[in-house]
Amino acid sequence: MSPPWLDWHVSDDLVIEVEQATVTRNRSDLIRSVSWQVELDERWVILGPNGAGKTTLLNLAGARMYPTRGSVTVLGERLGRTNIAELKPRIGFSSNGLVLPAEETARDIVVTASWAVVGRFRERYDRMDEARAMALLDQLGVAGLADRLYGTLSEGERKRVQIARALMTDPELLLLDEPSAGLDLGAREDLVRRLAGLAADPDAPALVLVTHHVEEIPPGFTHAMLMRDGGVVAQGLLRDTITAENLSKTFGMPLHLSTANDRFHAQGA
Ligand SMILES: Nc1ncnc2c1ncn2[C@@H]1O[C@H](COP(=O)(O)OP(=O)(O)OP(=O)(O)O)[C@@H](O)[C@H]1O
Repeated sequence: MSPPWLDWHVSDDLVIEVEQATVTRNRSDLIRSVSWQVELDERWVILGPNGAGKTTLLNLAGARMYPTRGSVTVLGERLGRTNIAELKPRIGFSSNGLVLPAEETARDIVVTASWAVVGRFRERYDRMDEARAMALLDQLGVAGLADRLYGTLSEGERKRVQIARALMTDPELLLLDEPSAGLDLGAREDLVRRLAGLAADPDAPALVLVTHHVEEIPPGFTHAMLMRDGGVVAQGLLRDTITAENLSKTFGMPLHLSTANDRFHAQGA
């Protein structure tokens, strides 16, 4: 039997620990008593219908919001008891809510992340930052657009620049809120392929992806959280969690689920 102090040992690999978290606004609960743990080598998808609480949970994990009740610990730092300004650069965050300057080049959009600023205003960047920004744009398949103004890029190209920006600080955790929203089929498939590449990279940070669609789950993702009405319907290993029964409960209608080539497809039963 292990000594009692071992039971208190928190895994060094634990990057997110949410315990019984509730977020309340205007007397209604956006999420209610949610508990969730993410380890360094895990790749999570959070899935659920509109208003389920997915973005709220992601905002907690991104240290962009505090729980009203319960506790949230990210990268070993308990929210409310830590310096958020020091924690935030350790977390890559990409969401549609992020407004980036249209008149900046794609390269500068990425490189400025290392200074936790939006906009390149008189800061000096060293060559290593520039080289890293270019390597990330290349990894996301948009190196050829480095000198284009962000405002002139297509939606799909912007998404990829946003993800490169989120990776610029070499985060220990990468949070992506609906990166495929608004993309056409080709751009979505390209993004899913690149996220699958990221998921397979042992040096990549822990990943959490929010989406409405099982079709957007990249191969290589390991875990899933299904949410509805601010609560958890199911969570755990992807293959155990993404089932027709769980999805039907989550979306409130009978659904049929199929898989092909490590991808899921759902339709009304
Ligand atoms: N500041 C707020 N005050 C009151 N209600 C809010 C506030 N912010 C969000 N909500 C509500 O909380 C619920 C959860 O919102 P959240 O954005 O987390 O859901 P979501 O699952 O990300 O939804 P979607 O898929 O539509 O983006 C929604 O019903 C939303 O209207």
